[in-house]
Amino acid sequence: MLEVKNLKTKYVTRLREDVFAVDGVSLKIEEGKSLGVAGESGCGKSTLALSLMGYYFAPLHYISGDIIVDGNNISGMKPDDVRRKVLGTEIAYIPQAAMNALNPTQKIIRFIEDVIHVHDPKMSKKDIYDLAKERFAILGLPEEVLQKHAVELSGGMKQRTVIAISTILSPKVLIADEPSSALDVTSQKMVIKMMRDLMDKGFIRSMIFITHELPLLYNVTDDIMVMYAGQIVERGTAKEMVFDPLHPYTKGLMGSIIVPEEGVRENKLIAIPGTPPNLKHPPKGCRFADRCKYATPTCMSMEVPNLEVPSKENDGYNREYRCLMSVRKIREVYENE
Ligand SMILES: Nc1ncnc2c1ncn2[C@@H]1O[C@H](COP(=O)(O)OP(=O)(O)OP(=O)(O)O)[C@@H](O)[C@H]1O
Repeated sequence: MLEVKNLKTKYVTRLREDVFAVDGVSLKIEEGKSLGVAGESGCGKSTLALSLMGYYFAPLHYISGDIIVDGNNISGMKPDDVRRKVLGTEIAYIPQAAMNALNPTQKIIRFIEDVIHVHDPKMSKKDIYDLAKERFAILGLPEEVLQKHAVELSGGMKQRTVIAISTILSPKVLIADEPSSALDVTSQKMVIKMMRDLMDKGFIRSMIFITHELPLLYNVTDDIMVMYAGQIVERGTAKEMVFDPLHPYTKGLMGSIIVPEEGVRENKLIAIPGTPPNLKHPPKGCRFADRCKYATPTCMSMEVPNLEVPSKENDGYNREYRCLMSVRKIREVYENE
């Protein structure tokens, strides 16, 4: 459904400095599958989400790589073509804090009309209303919401409404950036349930869920990918990533959350010392080396490739990790801690 090959994008600052925020990311999501993306603030998650849409405007710039949605390569398309032919139908994107960006003086149904009219300017208001009413009913949202203004909705309802608006055209891929953060626990659960419903009912065909909290993704997405300093450092099934992480950074992330998800509550809170590298001048060797207690001098100097190893949990599936230690060595050092 979505395949990304060696995607590189950067910001160019006002002082003309390059910030390499997405630096050689490759990933694949099959139809009907979901991928969680986790990592600390500043590791490039939001930039990856923006870059995946193929919609670039300053200061973000495309450098190289391919983004293939359902067989069509959208990288290199003109922004106007991306807006008309990709956004909303091929890929829908829900940015961070999207619910706060809704114009408070506009009725919800007007937003839906705007989204639909970009792709189908002739669709009548009555047909749009009927489509929205049916979709809202299936997703458990009250019909009255369509006639309300954003300002009249609670935070949780506003976020679910934003998700319903963004997916009204049944996109192939939904990318949601921190869709449940800033909400209370009950609203978080409703948002997560709604995203699962969208998949189960076929309104979206694959999903990318971005969060800084890795354990939140357990039970939510099929696979999890961890980013660090603009690169993927590990990818595996949700279960493997949470209970059998390979990369020392993934392991650190598992211990660094304040309120672990149910089922992974036994984690102790351990901060990862140090800070990520400056993405204007990323280090040559392993980008995590100066924060990694297992690092050797080779880690500092040698570029680390992404390695594939067979998954223990899933036959025929390969998990990936970016570390110079072998899987056997990793398990050995973790067991001896
Ligand atoms: N407009 C910008 N101009 C220059 N650099 C930027 C810009 N936006 C982000 N960056 C830099 O790009 C890198 C990646 O940022 P990004 O926002 O993608 O990270 P993130 O993982 O999504 O963080 P968060 O969880 O806080 O949203 C960081 O080093 C950040 O400082």
